[in-house]
Amino acid sequence: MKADAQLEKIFEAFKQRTITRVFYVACGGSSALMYPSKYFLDRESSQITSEIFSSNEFIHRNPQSLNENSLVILCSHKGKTPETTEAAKFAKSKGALVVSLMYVEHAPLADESDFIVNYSWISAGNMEPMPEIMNYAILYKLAFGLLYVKEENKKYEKLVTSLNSLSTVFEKVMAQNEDVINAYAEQYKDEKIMYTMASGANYGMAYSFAICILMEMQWMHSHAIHAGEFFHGPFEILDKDVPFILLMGLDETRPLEERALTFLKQYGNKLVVVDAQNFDLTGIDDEVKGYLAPLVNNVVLRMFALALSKARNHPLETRRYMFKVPY
Ligand SMILES: O=P(O)(O)OC[C@H]1O[C@](O)(CO)[C@@H](O)[C@@H]1O
Repeated sequence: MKADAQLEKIFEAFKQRTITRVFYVACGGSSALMYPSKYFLDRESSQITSEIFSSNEFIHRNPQSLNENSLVILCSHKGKTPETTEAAKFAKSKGALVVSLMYVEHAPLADESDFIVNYSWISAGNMEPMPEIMNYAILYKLAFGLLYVKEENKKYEKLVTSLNSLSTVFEKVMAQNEDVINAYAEQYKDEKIMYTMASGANYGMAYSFAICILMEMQWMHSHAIHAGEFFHGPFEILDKDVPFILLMGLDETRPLEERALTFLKQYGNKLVVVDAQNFDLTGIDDEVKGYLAPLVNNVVLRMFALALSKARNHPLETRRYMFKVPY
């Protein structure tokens, strides 16, 4: 498979360099997909730290720790988002190792990168035919591969085997949730606002659903709330008529999501809970379940996105500003 061959070359480059810090740099949905990988590095690495930056801020903030011992991982569907291409150029000028993900073969971002990986991609709402080579899977392979090379972390093989089981897991999750998701779409189609909430490895998916699906693709008001932060301001907005989507994962931060669930049930009423614990995850190794749970929860979110768009008669492709006006 092409992506795997590209990854092998990158792992060789990891061996040749000292890497002390990983910078994840992207915009919007591509950025959101990097959160689970940062969660993995935070949990598992004793020597390598990681940060997530929105592309433009990365350049303007100009982190002083960005240098030849840095690995900068960027992602952009068509490799054409100007801020991300500029960020790659900036990272190279600082001597960092620059690895970029995109689903096209040639792109401006590729020209500014040391290595690229081509992922498989399908638009929101469609079944992902090869999840093991989607952008989120490649991001995980890079993070797990880095720790395999640098710290002899043994989870890489478990990750690869588990990713290869994902399409079967996804099919079962879709069959299990179809009816309930369609019912939720009918129930929530006239809402003006929907909040999303999660913690740990799942937070990126809540963020992506809020900004890319609800705001960008449905023009609904939304905000992604961290389950730990919920009790430090946002919970004052909760009432029986305020809709929340809560993602519940299998990682170490699940107690934060459980605490939020208890409160949401007590004072709220309009609640959609997507809980990885309810799904058949056969084929996913126990040691990586917490890391892969966000990907499974995301399948349910994508089903909800499509059902909602149909119920609201607002196709997911509709835009008024993005790629249409100067910005
Ligand atoms: O750089 P990318 O990944 O091509 O992103 C382009 C756009 O796609 C989205 O990720 C989703 O539409 C936006 O958030 C972003 O502006």
